[in-house]
Amino acid sequence: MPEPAFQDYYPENVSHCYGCGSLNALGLRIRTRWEGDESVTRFTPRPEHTAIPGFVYGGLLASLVDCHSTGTAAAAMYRQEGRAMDTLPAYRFVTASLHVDYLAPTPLGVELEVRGRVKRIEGRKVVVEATVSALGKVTARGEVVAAQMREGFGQV
Ligand SMILES: CCCCCCCC/C=C\CCCCCCCC(=O)SCCNC(=O)CCNC(=O)[C@H](O)C(C)(C)COP(=O)(O)OP(=O)(O)OC[C@H]1O[C@@H](n2cnc3c(N)ncnc32)[C@H](O)[C@@H]1OP(=O)(O)O
Repeated sequence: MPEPAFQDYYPENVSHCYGCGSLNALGLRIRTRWEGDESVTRFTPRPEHTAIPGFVYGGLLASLVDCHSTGTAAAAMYRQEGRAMDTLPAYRFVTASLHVDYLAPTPLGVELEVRGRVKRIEGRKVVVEATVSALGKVTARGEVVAAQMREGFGQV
């Protein structure tokens, strides 16, 4: 049995996200785990994730960075408190800010590796840096500000 991923601990009511929700049949359903102090997601883009033939669409890379980083933010808070991710109170993070630099074209048809590192934790905010690599070369770099969800998130 592979080690559980961060997303395995998301409650069902927050498991519909296009990038990371295990219940979203048409989504990316990414899976993220710690490898030492870094978080790692591996994902192989599909033909529909094409930008120009042979290369990955940048929006897909942004989605990977986004959900990889919000998951890393939640996991980092549990880790800081020395708590398992299935313990209460639950930490849930949404994206406050998403920045991506595209450094080189990303080839389609190979597995991508997203690696994240927590830059800082400040109150209700976690800043995560992430890189996307293909064939051992970093092709995109991102930074996400993840904010802890408040009670009643989404009510207007
Ligand atoms: C039992 C087991 C449990 C397991 C655990 C499960 C955990 C995981 C659970 C579930 C995950 C599934 C979901 C994944 C989601 C994937 C990613 C998305 O697509 S999310 C959708 C897109 N994002 C939005 O729609 C947000 C819309 N914006 C907002 O709702 C608010 O603006 C929000 C929440 C981001 C912040 O609002 P405020 O009222 O809560 O808080 P304020 O005080 O304004 O901000 C908090 C801190 O963040 C900074 N901040 C806010 N916006 C920022 C920005 N744009 N850039 C930089 N910093 C920003 C602020 O300056 C503040 O920092 P200072 O405390 O002052 O240091």
